[in-house]
Amino acid sequence: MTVKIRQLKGVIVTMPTITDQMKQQAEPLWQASFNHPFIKELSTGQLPMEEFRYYLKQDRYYLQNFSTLHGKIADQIKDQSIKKFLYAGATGLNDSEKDVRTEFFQQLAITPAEIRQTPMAPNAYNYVSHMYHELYVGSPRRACAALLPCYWLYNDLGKQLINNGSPVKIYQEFIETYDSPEFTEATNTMISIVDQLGESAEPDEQKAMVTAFVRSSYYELHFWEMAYEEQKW
Ligand SMILES: Cc1ncc(C[n+]2csc(CCO)c2C)c(N)n1
Repeated sequence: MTVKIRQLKGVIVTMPTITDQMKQQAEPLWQASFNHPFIKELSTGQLPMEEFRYYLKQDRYYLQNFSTLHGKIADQIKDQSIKKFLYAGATGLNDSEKDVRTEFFQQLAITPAEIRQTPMAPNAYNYVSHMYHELYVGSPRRACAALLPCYWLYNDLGKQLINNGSPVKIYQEFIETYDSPEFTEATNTMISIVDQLGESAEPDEQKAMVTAFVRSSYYELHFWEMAYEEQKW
């Protein structure tokens, strides 16, 4: 990622941005996501459709809360352009995902009754709870850091997976969502928002932002595992 160059007393020093540090610390978790059987089999087409259906039903909960959180964070943020981006996220404006998901639910015949009978599973619940915790016990800055892996990891995954695609149509469509130019742009905006928020934060707050990011990366990895194992309470 980008490296900031600063001039201190005539000496040029390069400093990793906070998002560089985040990515570096979360690297093993990200690699584990890239190598997770859910992802590998999505790409080869061998992923059982039951696991993908499970993922979609749980991700529905995640996406709903993700929107809500964008709005709640935006309410507390002062910077007008960040506020605007987050409110757009809350209403699904930078979100091509919603329409795609509605189609997926139709294609896979996931009915309202089935949705009603599916409670939120432990990892989805923990992931969402972590993000609310970062906002209400932490700060809007930490909450933004907690949201970032969602954009960034999926964008990296999309860019990697698009090279080979998937022989299964719905898996191919899923991959394409995360490689689109609009989504890449939204990801880059979110990265610069977190860098901007990190720059004005105290060192302890910066550390807490990195922790929030790493924990979300942990929950991202376990989201695949949750679906692959059909995790239950
Ligand atoms: C567990 C989980 N993590 C990340 C995403 C991806 N995602 C969710 S909302 C959003 C922003 C705009 O669409 C993105 C990229 C997902 N679907 N599920």
